[in-house]
Parts: sequence; structure tokens; C-alpha cells
Amino acid sequence: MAAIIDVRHVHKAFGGLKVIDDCSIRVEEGSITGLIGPNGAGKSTLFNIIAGALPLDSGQVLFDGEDITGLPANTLFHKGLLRTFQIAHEFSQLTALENLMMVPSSQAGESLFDAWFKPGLVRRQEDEVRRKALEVVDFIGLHQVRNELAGNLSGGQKKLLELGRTMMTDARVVLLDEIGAGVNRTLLGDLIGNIERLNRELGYTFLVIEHDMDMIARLCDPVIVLAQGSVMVEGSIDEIRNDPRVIEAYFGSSVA
Ligand SMILES: Nc1ncnc2c1ncn2[C@@H]1O[C@H](COP(=O)(O)OP(=O)(O)OP(=O)(O)O)[C@@H](O)[C@H]1O
Repeated sequence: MAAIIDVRHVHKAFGGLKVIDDCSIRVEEGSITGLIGPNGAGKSTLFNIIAGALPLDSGQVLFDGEDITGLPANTLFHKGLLRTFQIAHEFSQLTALENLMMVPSSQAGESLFDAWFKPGLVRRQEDEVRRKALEVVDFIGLHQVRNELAGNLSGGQKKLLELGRTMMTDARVVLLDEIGAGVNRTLLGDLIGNIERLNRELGYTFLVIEHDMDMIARLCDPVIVLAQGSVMVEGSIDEIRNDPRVIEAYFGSSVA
């Protein structure tokens, strides 16, 4: 399989602190790749660099063969590369369904010209967005609460909604940052099931930071272990679990 994300020799320092140090990773198209490592290993920083939220000092990031180094998050979002889940940032005063309908930014309804001169087009596009949003709430299992204000949803439901928002944009690669944090076991099962379905049925590629090793074991293959800003080892969960370097890295710090 081809690498859809190809990070080449990336360096990033904050002041004098080297956080990402000659780091190279490849994420294969269609995979659910895990990114783990001890606290402070640089996982979130690497995510921010890939997603265009943070400039790098040197190195290169390719997305589906295209050099995207330095492109802003907004541009990458429209190319289908997005980061989610650090915080579920729903619009609390809108319903779950409306939150989904807010996502596409190229709707004709946003253009004053179109709204005045092509009202039929605007209405058709709104109908299309609503139809898609209804499909998405069904897919993610939030049909029952589609008309609830998003602010009233549980933490896990908000994360399902966040996952649903990626479906409104026809994402290709989604970077998931600690989706499991604070979600009860039942909803966690729903979340994992939806990630697997998005991967299997819609061809999404995922790169997943997660502290819950059971979740990594269930979802991810391969798993990349980051330590001190570069790749320590990469392999299947069984390979990395039994790797003495990984055990060593984790014993000196809290388990990620
Ligand atoms: N904006 C910043 N300014 C200065 N230092 C930073 C900044 N962001 C991160 N760091 C430092 O970079 C290092 C790596 O942080 P990062 O959050 O990327 O690690 P992580 O692997 O995601 O850790 P965790 O598992 O604890 O979330 C840490 O020492 C952190 O304090």
C-alpha cells in the first residue's frame, strides 16, 4: 500500500527544547495506525505539524504524494486531512443535526450573490446537506438525539458527533487525539465500531494517539512508538508489546 501520510526528517524545537528530532513516519492508505509513546514524547506536537496547526523547523510532510509542508489547517481540511478530538468542540446552542449541517463551508447559501440570484440552487444545496446530515446521524447512532442541543449530549455522544462531522467533509485521513478519554465503555464501543466502519466502508485512513492500550490493541495495526521526538519502533501491537526498548521506555515514565 502507498503512504498517504509521509513525514520526512521533521525537526521541531520549542526554545532550546528539541521536541521532534529527525522524525520520519509513513501512514499507509487505508490503515488505522496507532501513535503511542511516553508522556512528552512529542505525539501531539507531531499531530499538530501534520495537520498544519504548527510550523516545523525543518523536514517535509507529504499527503498522498503532495508536499503539504507549511500549508495551513484550513487548506488541509479541504483536501481531506483533518485533526479532531483533542476537545469535542461542538456548537452547544445548535442541535446535533445542525452541528453536522454547519460543516461544509462551500455551500452556495454562504454566498450573498447566490442567495439573491440563485435561491433555487441554495435551497437544493441545503436540502442536500440536510439529507447527508441525516445519513450521518444514522451511521453514528445518534438518530434518537439528532434534535437535542449539542451542549446537552454526553461526552461520548459529543465525540461521536465530532466523528460524524468528519463525514460531512468527505475526509480521507483523520488524526484522532485521545478519543477514548472520558468516554464510558458503552459509547467507547460505539466509537470504536464507527471508526472501524469508516475505515472499512468509506476507506478512511486513521492515525490515532491513544493512552488506552486495549483500545490501541483493538483498533490499530501497525503501531508506531515515539520516544523523545523520534520513532523508537514500529510493528504490530504484539511486536511492540514484547520489545524490550518499549518496555524500558515505559517503565521510566507513566504508561501511555
Ligand atoms: N507550545 C509549546 N511550547 C513549549 N513546549 C511545548 C509546547 N508544546 C509542547 N511542548 C513540550 O514538548 C514536549 C512534547 O509535548 P507533546 O504534547 O507533543 O507530547 P505528547 O507525547 O503528546 O505527551 P502527552 O502524552 O503527555 O500528551 C513536552 O515536553 C511539552 O512540554
